[in-house]
Amino acid sequence: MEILEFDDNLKFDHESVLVLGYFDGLHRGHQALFNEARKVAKVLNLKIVVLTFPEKPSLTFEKFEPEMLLKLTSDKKRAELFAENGVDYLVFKNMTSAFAKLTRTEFSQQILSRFHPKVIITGFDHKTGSDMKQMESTEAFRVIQIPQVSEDDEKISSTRIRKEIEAGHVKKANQLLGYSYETTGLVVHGYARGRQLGYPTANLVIKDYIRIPSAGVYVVDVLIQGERHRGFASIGYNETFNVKEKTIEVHVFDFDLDIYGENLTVYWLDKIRDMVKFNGMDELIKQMKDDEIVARKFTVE
Ligand SMILES: Cc1cc2nc3c(=O)[nH]c(=O)nc-3n(C[C@H](O)[C@H](O)[C@H](O)COP(=O)(O)O)c2cc1C
Ligand SMILES: Nc1ncnc2c1ncn2[C@@H]1O[C@H](COP(=O)(O)OP(=O)(O)O)[C@@H](O)[C@H]1O
Repeated sequence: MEILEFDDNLKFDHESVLVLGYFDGLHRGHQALFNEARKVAKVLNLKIVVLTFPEKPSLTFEKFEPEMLLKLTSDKKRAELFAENGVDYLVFKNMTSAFAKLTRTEFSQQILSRFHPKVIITGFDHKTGSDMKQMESTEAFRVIQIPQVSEDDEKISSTRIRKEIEAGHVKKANQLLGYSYETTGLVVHGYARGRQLGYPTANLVIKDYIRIPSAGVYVVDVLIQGERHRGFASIGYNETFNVKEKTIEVHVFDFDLDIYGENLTVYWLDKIRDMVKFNGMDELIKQMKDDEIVARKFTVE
C-alpha cells in the first residue's frame, strides 16, 4: 500500500475504485465496503484508493473538546488495517472549511476526478456518497452505497464500539470490530512493587490519542518483539497501595525479562473483574492467583 498526501502536484495514473470515509476502527461495517471494493477491483482491474482525512472530520465542524481527539485506532493501526483490507493507495486530505464548502460538482471535478474513479464506494449513511449517487448519471463513475451491517439488530458503528470499550465490554467490542482491540504503550518504571507480589507488571504509557478500556482487570494477549504471549492486566488506581495516578499494567505469563523501553501491544480480550481495594498485599496476591487461572483458560473465539 502506498500512502499519499492530496495536493495540487498529486499525479495518479490508474483507474480506481474509490472508497470514501474516515473509518475509525475499521470495524465489520467498514470492512463490508472493502469486501465490495476488492470484488469490483478484481472484475474491472482497478486500483483500490481510499480518500480519507488525517483527523476526525468532527474536529472541523464542532466546538473542540479534548475528548474529540480520542480514536479507536492510532494512525499507524488505521493504516495497517487499510493495507490488510486490500487498499492499494491511502490518500490523506485535510478536512478544511474550504474543502467542506466545495459543491458536488467542484468536489467531483477537483478532487474525485484526479483518481479516475470507475466506481465510488461509501457507507449507506455517508452524505457525500448520497450526493455522488445523484450525479451518477452525468459522471463516468458508478456509486455503490453499502447497506448497514448489524449485530443484535443494531448497527455496528464506531460510536457503539467506543461505548462498549468505555464500559469495559472488550469482548463485545472485539466481536463488532472483527479483531481484538489493542493498545500500544511504552514500558516505564512504576513503584517496583510487582515483583514483591510475585507478578512483575510492565507499566505502560500511551502516547497515542486512543480510547482505553474502563478501569478493571482484563485477560490480555501481549505482543513483545513480534511474539504473542498470554497475560493479565489492570487499568486504574492501585487502591490497595493508595496510588493516586491511573496506571495500565501488564503481567506476561511464563516470561521473565526486563522490557523497559520496549513498545508493547496489548490485545484486550475479556474483562475479569473490577479493581478492588484489598486489606494488604496477601489478599491481592490471593485474588491475582484466581485471576491467573481465569486468564490462562480464556480462549479467543
Ligand atoms: C491482573 C492484575 C490485577 C490487579 N488487581 C488490583 C486490584 O484489584 N487492586 C489494586 O489495588 N491493584 C491491583 N493491581 C495492581 C497492583 O497493585 C500493581 O500491579 C502493583 O502494585 C505493582 O505496581 P508497580 O508496577 O507500580 O510496582 C492488579 C494488577 C494486575 C496485573
Ligand atoms: N512476566 C513479566 N511481565 C511483565 N514484566 C516483567 C515480567 N518479567 C519481568 N518483567 C520486568 O519487570 C518489570 C516490572 O517489575 P515491577 O516490580 O512491577 O516494577 P515496576 O514498578 O518498575 O513496573 C517490567 O517492566 C519488566 O521489565
